Amino acid sequence: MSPANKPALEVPVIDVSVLLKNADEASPEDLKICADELKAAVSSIGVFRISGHGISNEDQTDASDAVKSLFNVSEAEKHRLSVKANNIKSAAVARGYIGIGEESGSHRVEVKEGFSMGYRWDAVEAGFTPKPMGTKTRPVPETLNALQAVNVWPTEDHLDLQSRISMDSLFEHMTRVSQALVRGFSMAMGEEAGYLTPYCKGGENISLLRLFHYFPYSQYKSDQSVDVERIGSSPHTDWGFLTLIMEPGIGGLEVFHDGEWNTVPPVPGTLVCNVGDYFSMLTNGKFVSPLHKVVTGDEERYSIVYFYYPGYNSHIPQQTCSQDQEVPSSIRDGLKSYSLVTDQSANGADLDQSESITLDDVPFGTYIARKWEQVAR
Ligand SMILES: O=C(O)CCC(=O)C(=O)O
Ligand SMILES: [Fe+2]
Repeated sequence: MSPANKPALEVPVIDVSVLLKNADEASPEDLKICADELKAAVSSIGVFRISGHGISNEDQTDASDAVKSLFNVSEAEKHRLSVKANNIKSAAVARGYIGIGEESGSHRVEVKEGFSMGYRWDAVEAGFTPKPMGTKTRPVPETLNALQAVNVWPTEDHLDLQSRISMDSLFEHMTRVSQALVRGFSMAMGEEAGYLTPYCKGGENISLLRLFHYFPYSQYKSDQSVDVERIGSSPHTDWGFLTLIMEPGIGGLEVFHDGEWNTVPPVPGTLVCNVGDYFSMLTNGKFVSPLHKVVTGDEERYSIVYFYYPGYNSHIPQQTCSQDQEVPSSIRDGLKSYSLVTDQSANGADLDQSESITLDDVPFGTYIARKWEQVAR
């Protein structure tokens, strides 16, 4: 899985526990140290590892076990929950099961199955009484926006309740970690710690947790006469704000840096974090949205990926550049390869044919909703 001929990227491990403390308990010096570390990481490779995230080893194990249980349900139950079989056209609101080859960011077949879930609206999950993380009431809005949907789950005959509770708790943990990171990133942008928080209000109820089960490539048999190219996850940049990845200690994630693909060596217990295109664009590319892919070859791999979004209607101001902060042309050129502004539909351009980018005068949710249209296959 980690080809010997590829260099291993030195990904910094950043302890973010200070960001998770109450404001009156966090020392300004420690906050500054953390923000400086975040700034150094996102201004160079755009990816780092998080320790001190507060997700216990036990909760991580429970989540990994739950993912395996979820992909172990019968084919009939997967079909019942299938995004494709249920004719859900927009992957933005897709909740449920995604089969092998049913989603791709390129012309390749991504040899993985997935499951997509989001925010848990209490009112519509009648019968699911346990409240994993607290007592908040979350009535479902009368009108859902283009990124909001109600979760679907295997029945209790197929998936034990504890697995479902573990996934819901993980979603909430990931949200808390992301909200803490937003404070750190605000400082890394040179603003007050609270700068980005109002823009992120409500972001958790459009954010997504996606579970993946990557198969050995040999498991995908093409029915076409010309064989297809296989991959775990196509080269792409993430479109949104920030992404958190919980992955097993077997590697598979690769990041393009300094003109070549690098492996990202596993560090058990940490989460990977990377900056998304939208956030990168706000900073005029000063925060790097890294090009990455998943290469699994002959290995089986599971991962849990949380896409954290700001509020649907947010329009976060793009940072202004003063003369001395002129964005270097190397960064400007890099912006052209954002997945957010390329067409990833089946007949669309691959990453190297992108058009110039602009931050249109549209709110965040509009960007993301139209992107999700392009990856369903
Ligand atoms: O599975 C992983 O480790 C990462 C997947 C990924 O990059 C994505 O879904 O955007
Ligand atoms: Fe990604």
